[in-house]
Amino acid sequence: MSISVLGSGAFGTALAISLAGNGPVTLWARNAVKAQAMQDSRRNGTRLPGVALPDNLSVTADIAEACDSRVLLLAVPMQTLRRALQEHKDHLAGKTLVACCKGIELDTGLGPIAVIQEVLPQAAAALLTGPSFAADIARGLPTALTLACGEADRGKELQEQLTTANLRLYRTTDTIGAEIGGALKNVMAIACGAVIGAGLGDSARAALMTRGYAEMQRMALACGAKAETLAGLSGFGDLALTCSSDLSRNYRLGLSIGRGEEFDSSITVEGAATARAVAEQSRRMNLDMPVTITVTNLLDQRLTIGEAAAHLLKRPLKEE
Ligand SMILES: NC(=O)C1=CN([C@@H]2O[C@H](COP(=O)(O)OP(=O)(O)OC[C@H]3O[C@@H](n4cnc5c(N)ncnc54)[C@H](O)[C@@H]3O)[C@@H](O)[C@H]2O)C=CC1
Ligand SMILES: O=C(CO)COP(=O)(O)O
Repeated sequence: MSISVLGSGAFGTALAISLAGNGPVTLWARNAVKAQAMQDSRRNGTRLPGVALPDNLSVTADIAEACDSRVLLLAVPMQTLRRALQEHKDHLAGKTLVACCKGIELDTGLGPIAVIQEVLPQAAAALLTGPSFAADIARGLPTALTLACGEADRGKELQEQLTTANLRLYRTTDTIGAEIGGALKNVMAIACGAVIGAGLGDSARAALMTRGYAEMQRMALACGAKAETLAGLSGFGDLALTCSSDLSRNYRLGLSIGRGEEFDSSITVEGAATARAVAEQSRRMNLDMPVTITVTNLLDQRLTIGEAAAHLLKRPLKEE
């Protein structure tokens, strides 16, 4: 059974390379010139330099050709997912759509599965998430991910189809937990990067990861998710990776905030919009999310890193 990946950024290309080990894969790029260049050079030089595209991976800008497959992986940034779905609605109707993005939509507070269900109620929706850098996957390094699908049988089928020689998939039906874990770990990574960038130390980072994890759980449980999901790859696993590696763009944005440096705004950093969306949601739901709120204050330059740290330390003392 053929598989297509829509979105030829770092993650889409890496997933397509890994899946090509199972059989033919089509990678769709919205820009025809770039698609042709990738198809001819057998490289994605801008997003994934140094990795060759396997022979059975074909790159196209023809959406009809890409949507010939029944299973479509959507590897576009969270804030563009709705637009991508709307633009290609006719081709996507009735397909199995696996979102590969991590985040919460700024305007609606919805995660990727909910956005798919809103735009294309007839499509089957799933989410592929968990600790994985595109560069690692593309190089064939071992990776474990979570496949979240509300329909247990379809989830099982997808788990089998999308497992490859280097991608081991675990499945869950807790789509809300998987969405929230993957979205919020990016917010915590910005906070951790800021702490390290400002020289506040590894102990402060461990404190933020732990208290950030408590926020992830608080939000997830309030939305009906299971605590075990947050303890899995899509929550704790991805938090551990993203808060500790400067391969992470979210962590690197945090580092630049902590160091008082500029950051290239063309780089995909999902945690920034997600922090704002979740901060808004936490106010509506009356949930205590101090780390998330602090990240929005740093991003919008309402607090310096020193003020942010002092503010978090001075909060009323409480039980853990
Ligand atoms: N890069 C990584 O290591 C990983 C990324 N992810 C997630 O994958 C998602 C995508 O990230 P990357 O591929 O890294 O970003 P990227 O910046 O490398 O690529 C994004 C791609 O989406 C395309 N795109 C943007 N808007 C579009 C639209 N409306 N229609 C069609 N295509 C559109 C862009 O042209 C670009 O090719 C994010 O949510 C990210 O959190 C998840 C795990 C690992
Ligand atoms: O999601 C990722 C790792 O699991 C990639 O992290 P960044 O988007 O911060 O680069």
